[in-house]
Amino acid sequence: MASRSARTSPDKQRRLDGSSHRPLPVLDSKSEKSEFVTPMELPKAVSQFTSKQYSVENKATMGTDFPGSVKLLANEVASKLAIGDGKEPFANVMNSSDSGCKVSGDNSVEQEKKMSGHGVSPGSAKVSDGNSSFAKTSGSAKISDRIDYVESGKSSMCRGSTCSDVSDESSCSSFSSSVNKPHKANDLKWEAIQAVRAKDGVLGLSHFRLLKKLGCGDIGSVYLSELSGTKCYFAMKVMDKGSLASRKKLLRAQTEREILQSLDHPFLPTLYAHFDTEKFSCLVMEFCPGGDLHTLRQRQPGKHFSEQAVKFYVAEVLLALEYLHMLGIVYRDLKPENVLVREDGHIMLSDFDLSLRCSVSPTLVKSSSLDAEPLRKNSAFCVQPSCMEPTSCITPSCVAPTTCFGPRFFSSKSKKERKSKNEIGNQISPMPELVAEPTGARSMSFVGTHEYLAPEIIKGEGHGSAVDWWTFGIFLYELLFGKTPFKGSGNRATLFNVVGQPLRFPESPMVSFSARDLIRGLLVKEPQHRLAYKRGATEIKQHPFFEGVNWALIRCASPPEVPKPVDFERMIVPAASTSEKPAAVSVLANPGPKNSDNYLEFDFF
Ligand SMILES: Nc1ncnc2c1ncn2[C@@H]1O[C@H](COP(=O)(O)OP(=O)(O)OP(=O)(O)O)[C@@H](O)[C@H]1O
Repeated sequence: MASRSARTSPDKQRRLDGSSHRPLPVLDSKSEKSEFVTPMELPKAVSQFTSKQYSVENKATMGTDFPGSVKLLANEVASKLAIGDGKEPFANVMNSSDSGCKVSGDNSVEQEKKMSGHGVSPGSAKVSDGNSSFAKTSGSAKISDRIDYVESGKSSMCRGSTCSDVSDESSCSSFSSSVNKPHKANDLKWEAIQAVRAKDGVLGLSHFRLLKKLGCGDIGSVYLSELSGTKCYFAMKVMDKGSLASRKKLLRAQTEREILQSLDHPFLPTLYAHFDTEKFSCLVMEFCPGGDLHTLRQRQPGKHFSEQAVKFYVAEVLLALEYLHMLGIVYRDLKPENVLVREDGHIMLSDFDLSLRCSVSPTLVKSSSLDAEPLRKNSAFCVQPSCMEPTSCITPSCVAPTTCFGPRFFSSKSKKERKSKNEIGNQISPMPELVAEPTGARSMSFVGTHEYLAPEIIKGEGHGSAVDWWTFGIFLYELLFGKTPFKGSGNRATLFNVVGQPLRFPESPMVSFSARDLIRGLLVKEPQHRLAYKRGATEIKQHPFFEGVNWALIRCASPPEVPKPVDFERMIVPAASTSEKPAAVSVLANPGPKNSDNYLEFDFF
């Protein structure tokens, strides 16, 4: 969600986005603003920061106990990131600026041909984001060198676009229904949208009253909107298609939309509708009145949450990440800014434009206490969701809980053998344990936020779902201590700290042993030794920090804080006092005639 730079926070520049149109700030420890590099130059910029400089700088920040092994690691990083030797780890990224690549299970690279430009229906055509492009994000940027080499031991990445029940732009759209979103079955907002569709055929911008600009991100602006005359309020993300095309961000927008379409989870956003006008692409989502956890944290005494509150927030985030992984989505951008607080105080993870999609092949790890031996090496125990198709893994039907939790088991053992074990187990065998997460996926993208980047991303070694467990550790640390663990004097120092500096905890606030132990398990530099690397979220859920958490009923638990009710009518910005550009003011003051969506001009980016 919003970068820190958009706020008054002193640590404004921690977010870096190689996909923004503004060049990346060079990784300079003295001044984060003075120099800029392109993403292709980024490794060079890092490599220019030699191991010698690194150890000098870190001696200054770390005192005299700078371990030799860290220096060695720094040497290794510097040499790995060196360019011009033919071994530069970002070479693939650099050479593939306008094509997406996918690596299938057999390691064959497939080039995706793409189209870009106006008038291309994102739902019907593949579009190029040109990757490696830059744009301003409110004074800071996020790294996104988006050439996703997705490689799973079992399956290939899917980029298939799907028909959606929320689309108003393609022939497959027809009417919205909650058929594919069982959690929304009784939602009045779904019904209100359906009623408009039933009356007017399609839903468009003219059906909404834009009340207030909530914020703007790299690819669009978000408005609090009312479905006119219904008192149903939404957050509408409005993206200028021309601007997306010229900044090569169409694919990013498409990724976000397709992911949103596929979600149906209490801690993830509901996409109520999306539609395109000639000029704009609009996503109609659930509105979260509680702001984000970054802002909320700043308001806490000592600017950190209590351990109890942290447990609540991170538990919900964990469930959201687990669900995303089960859909084959590696989130990659976890940070407090992207965790919004709903009306009821529960959380909603937002912002999917940096996410990576791959298909999943759920694996049975433990079928019962009697069958407790890890079985992942035995492919006969894999479970394939019924919706797995090579061309489209992001389909709403994938998310039906029955496919996640009621899989068919394929076993190499005979029915007879299995039956006898079940009988011995007295039919009270515990729930089977599955890994349905893309633990084997690999991407070479350079995406994320400095302080949250996993070491394997910085080192360009390729990364998979374990990056989300690293960021989960940083997130947990930040909520507890009010700061991130590896922040350096500048972005470059931060990156080197992430890779080479050991984890340390501040003396205050006092934090329980189990919290620190969980953080230690998550912030292991080598992904293969990191907690959750093998069995995903299950490993984290079982950690003593979460003792007492009722995972199944967490959505019924009392949140630490419930936002004050919003008086929506009072949120309407009077034309005279708004800081919007005149055209946008006129939109707020006068929604204009129906079906005249395209006269609007928004104040973007
Ligand atoms: N569902 C929502 N409810 C309330 N506010 C929202 C919602 N979605 C977004 N916002 C607000 O709008 C701002 C912009 O959100 P958006 O997702 O476009 O951008 P971002 O995450 O900052 O950027 P980027 O797209 O570059 O990752 C957010 O910072 C947040 O304040």
